[in-house]
Amino acid sequence: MAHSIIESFKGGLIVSCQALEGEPFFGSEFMTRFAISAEMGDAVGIRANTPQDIAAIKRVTKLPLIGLWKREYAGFGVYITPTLEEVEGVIAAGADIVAMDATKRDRPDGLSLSEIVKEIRRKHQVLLMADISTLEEGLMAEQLGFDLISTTLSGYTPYSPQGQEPDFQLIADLSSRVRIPVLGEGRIHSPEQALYCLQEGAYAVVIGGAITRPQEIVKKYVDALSHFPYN
Ligand SMILES: CC(=O)N[C@H](C=O)[C@@H](O)[C@H](O)[C@H](O)COP(=O)(O)O
Repeated sequence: MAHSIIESFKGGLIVSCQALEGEPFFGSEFMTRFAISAEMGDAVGIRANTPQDIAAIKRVTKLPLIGLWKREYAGFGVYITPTLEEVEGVIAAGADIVAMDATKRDRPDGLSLSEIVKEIRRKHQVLLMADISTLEEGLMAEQLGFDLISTTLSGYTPYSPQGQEPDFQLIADLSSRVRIPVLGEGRIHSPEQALYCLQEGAYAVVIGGAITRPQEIVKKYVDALSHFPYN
């Protein structure tokens, strides 16, 4: 039977509240405001980056939180919760679910994904979310015992389709092949696209930039206006 947190996501919106250093809204004080706004708008969950933001958001909302920790290691493409050290940090900060890169790429600590999952399971009760970029990776994630899968990394590995739109095809393919919930995530920019993810089989959707990155929202309007004849 599905875990109650996962059940609470069904058909709902999870808001990814993230800003990297250099973005105008970088900092936990801003991320908590976005998380409170998400809760006021009836989102079912939050996705957040870094132990600081995770802990700060847990203090101000009751929503279940998917935590990750983006960290780059020279020479490796994997950056979403890449090693056990980041996994431990995310758990210690209070995340209900740990999201981690579950692509087939090499990892900085030399451990395989299977070894990392086994180690987490040995020490913790936490739920695990696989951020994947292809159908093959999603199928592998289910085999490895992840609790849910998200299409987060489609378009962000060199070997996945580099589209402008959400990867609806991957959502549909995965949803029909796995038994665990599949979340639609990445480049969802309208309510219609979010609904379409559910129609294609997604269990829930995760939206970031279209809600929490104002510079992206401004750009979208500016681009639309640029089609007017005198622009
Ligand atoms: C590829 C990657 O690093 N994605 C990150 C994952 O946590 C975030 O930067 C995204 O904002 C998140 O996936 C939501 O996607 P979008 O912002 O497109 O709605």
